[in-house]
Amino acid sequence: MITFSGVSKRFGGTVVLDGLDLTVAEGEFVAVIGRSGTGKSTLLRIVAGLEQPDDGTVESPDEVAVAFQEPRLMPWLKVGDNVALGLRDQARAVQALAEVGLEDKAGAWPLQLSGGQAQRASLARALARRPRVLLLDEPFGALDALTKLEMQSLVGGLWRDHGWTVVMVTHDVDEAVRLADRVIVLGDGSIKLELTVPGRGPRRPDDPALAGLGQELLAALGVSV
Ligand SMILES: Nc1ncnc2c1ncn2[C@@H]1O[C@H](COP(=O)(O)OP(=O)(O)OP(=O)(O)O)[C@@H](O)[C@H]1O
Repeated sequence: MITFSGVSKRFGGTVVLDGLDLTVAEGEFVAVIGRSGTGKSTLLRIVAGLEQPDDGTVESPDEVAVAFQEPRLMPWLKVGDNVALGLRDQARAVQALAEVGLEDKAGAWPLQLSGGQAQRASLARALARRPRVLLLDEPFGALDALTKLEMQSLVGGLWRDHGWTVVMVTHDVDEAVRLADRVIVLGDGSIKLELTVPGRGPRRPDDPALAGLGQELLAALGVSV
């Protein structure tokens, strides 16, 4: 579904991606982790067509939707209108709000939503576009721990139902192994480590099989705990 072949990206004198090769299969959920500044968001922006690589080639479908850490809702539009913005078929917005459990908030203003609800609305806006690929850039980074677990279950369940291909950038090792089929650690412009997670997400957060994988990822990130 997504193929990066020898992709390099530089900003000024800084090499952010250095001949990166990556293939994401249709329906696969890939989590990308890495230290700050290792090019995770740049990778997502290239998939979304918001940045062009300096070298190499990228293949990805046109039907890509992105959800960011900040919900980025327009404060002057009601929640339903935010989700429906740019859509010809308004019924899709209603359906998407129902899928994220916000059917009763279509008439609310974004400022009347909690952080978790705003993130749900942002997700609804992405899924109303019926994407084939969903890109998530630290989508739950600003949420409290309990809301975060609920949102992970929601996104994992929607992923299963819709058969999306998902690429999610996260700093949270537990989140990566809970949701993804495969976790990629970025560093020095390329993939430092790639781990396949057994089973299918969303997994139970206390699944004992996940603890060892989390430790391995932390070690690859240079974190000693
Ligand atoms: N448009 C831009 N112009 C100049 N430099 C940029 C631009 N976008 C990113 N960079 C630089 O490229 C590097 C990688 O940025 P990127 O946001 O992809 O990293 P990241 O791994 O997502 O970081 P974080 O985990 O902190 O979000 C950083 O050094 C950043 O300053």
